[in-house]
Parts: sequence; structure tokens; C-alpha cells
Amino acid sequence: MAVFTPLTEPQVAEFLSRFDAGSLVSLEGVPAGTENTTFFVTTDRRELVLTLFEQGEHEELPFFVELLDYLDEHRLPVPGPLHDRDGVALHTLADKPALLFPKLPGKSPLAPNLAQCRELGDTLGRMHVVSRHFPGHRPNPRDLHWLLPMHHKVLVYLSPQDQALMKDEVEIYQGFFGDAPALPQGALHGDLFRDNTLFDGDRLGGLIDFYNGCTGDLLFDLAIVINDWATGSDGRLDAERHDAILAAYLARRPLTPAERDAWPMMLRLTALRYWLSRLLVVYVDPPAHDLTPHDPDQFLTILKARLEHGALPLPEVSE
Ligand SMILES: Nc1ncnc2c1ncn2[C@@H]1O[C@H](COP(=O)(O)OP(=O)(O)OP(=O)(O)O)[C@@H](O)[C@H]1O
Ligand SMILES: N[C@@H](CCO)C(=O)O
Repeated sequence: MAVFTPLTEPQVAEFLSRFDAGSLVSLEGVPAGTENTTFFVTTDRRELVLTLFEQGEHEELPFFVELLDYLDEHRLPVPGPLHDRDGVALHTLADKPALLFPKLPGKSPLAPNLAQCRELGDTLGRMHVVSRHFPGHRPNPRDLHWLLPMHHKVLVYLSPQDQALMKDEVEIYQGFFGDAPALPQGALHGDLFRDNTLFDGDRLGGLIDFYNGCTGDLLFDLAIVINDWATGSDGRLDAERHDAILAAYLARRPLTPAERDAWPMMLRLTALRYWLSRLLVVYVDPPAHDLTPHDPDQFLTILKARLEHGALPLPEVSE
């Protein structure tokens, strides 16, 4: 159960009265989610999602509102936050920052089919085409600049072999990305795992949970997607899902030669990024609640598979 801050119906009814969104009919706490408190709110006009921000950088919230507004204006399937009658999206409720969103249709796919993979690749490609012109700025908080200091914090918890692997990898990324030409920049989702998408059958209902959103290398976003969406249980890439996502993505946004060169290394870097963030949650900074943390070893397995087998060839896309 992840309703960290309970709300009463009168509290939510009063909150809703600032918006042009109808009157409260029902309120339901959402058990999924580990970071924020989420409620499904039904009014006499529409279905909404109310999010209370429990942790993290509250000063970053205006960036997320700006990003979601921008993507929504560009017709990407994201929950564009509702603005109240004065044009304000970000409010305070029960002493927590609060945002109200449209409820998007669908469920997160655990085993996405190829049509869903194509849909995701196409949408991410469209998003990256428009996000290159997004005017906001929030440096990627999980890129190499973060890996460098943070990996030292977990080395003590690792076997000698895994310590060596992590240290060697970070050093290799430093050498590679330090010398590599700049990669195309834009706004990223930053955590586009399957559980941050909703599908209604094969139709993408929406991308959610933009709270890792930032600006940086677009390739970073794509590598996160491939490592989560197109990996088998042994950590190896699943060629069919890989090709379905990438063919659809590349048809929207071809990679530059520098991105093609960096691709195998970016798959490794983003695998290590999640191995490390999950290790930090388990050993260094466990959350107050007792929800089971994600398994760090899953991304160690993925990293080892990328090292052993490399990347798959990128699909050919006719221009
Ligand atoms: N706009 C939306 N439309 C429909 N469902 C939504 C929407 N936003 C959130 N949800 C539902 O609420 C759940 C929790 O939302 P969210 O992922 O934002 O919370 P979180 O605490 O940040 O979770 P996480 O553990 O993924 O970081 C989602 O898994 C999804 O089922
Ligand atoms: N997607 C992340 C958790 C949320 O940031 C993970 O799987 O570790």
C-alpha cells in the first residue's frame, strides 16, 4: 500500500473546486507507486489522478509541469497537468505539493507484444523530435557525473569481482564519453520502464511518472528503454522487441554517427546506472516504507550480457 498521506473526501472536494473539472463523486487510493501518494478521483465530469509529492526535490516540480505542458501541447500521450481557473497547476494539499492530472487509459504491459513495442518506439521517437526544442533545463541527475562519485558508496557491499567490474566500467565510460563528440540533446523521460507506460490493448494510453525527467543525451533515454523493454530473463537482448522498438524510433529520429558509435557504451552505462541506483536503495539510503526494493542483480545480469554479447545491429530504416 502506498498511500503515504491519507486525504478525506471534503479535503479533495474543496481542492477540486479551484478547477473547472466537476464535483467529487469518489476517491480511491492507488496501491502501486513507491515514491508519491496517488489517488484516482472521479468527478461528475471526468476521471482524474491526484498526486501528492512525498519526497524528492520539490523545487524541481515547476520543471516537470513545464515539460508535461510542453509535451501535451505537442500532442504526445502524456498526462498534461490540469491548471486551475487562475492558470496555476501546482498547489499544496495536506502540506504536500499536489498536481491533478487526467487519468489515462490502460495498464502497464509486463510482456509487451511487438505492436506495443512499435507503438512505444514511435512515440519515443516523436517525443525526442519535439523535445529537442524544449526550452527548459534540468541537467540529467543520473548521468556519468552522478555515477562517478556515487559508485564509491556501494563498492564495500560488492564481491571483489563486482567491485572491479563497477570500477572498470565507470573508468571506461569516463574515457569514452570524455573523448566522444557531443550527442544530440533534448528533454528525456529518464525512467521509461514498462511500468511507466499504460496500454489499452495495442494502443498507447500514455507515458506517466515523469519525475526523472531532465535534459541531456537523447540516447540515454533510448538505452533505458531497450534495456528494460527488450531484455530476456537471461539479460540478453530480445532481437524481435529490440528491432520493433528501434525500427519505429529510427523512422522518426535517425541516430547521428556519434550516437551510433556511442550506442553499445550507452547500453552499458544505463544498465550500470540502475544497478547502482538499486544498490543505493538497498544498502545506503533505504526508503522509510517497507515495500520490497527492486533487485539490483537484475541490472548486473544485463550489464554482463551487454559486455559479453555487445549490442545488436541497429535495424535498417528506409528514409
Ligand atoms: N495519469 C495517470 N493515468 C492513469 N493512471 C495513473 C496516472 N498516473 C499514475 N497512475 C497510476 O498510479 C500508479 C502510481 O503512479 P506513479 O508511477 O506516478 O507513482 P510513483 O509513486 O512515482 O511510482 P513509482 O514506484 O513508479 O516511482 C501508476 O503505476 C499508475 O497505475
Ligand atoms: N525504474 C526504476 C525505479 C523507479 O525509479 C527501477 O526499476 O529501478
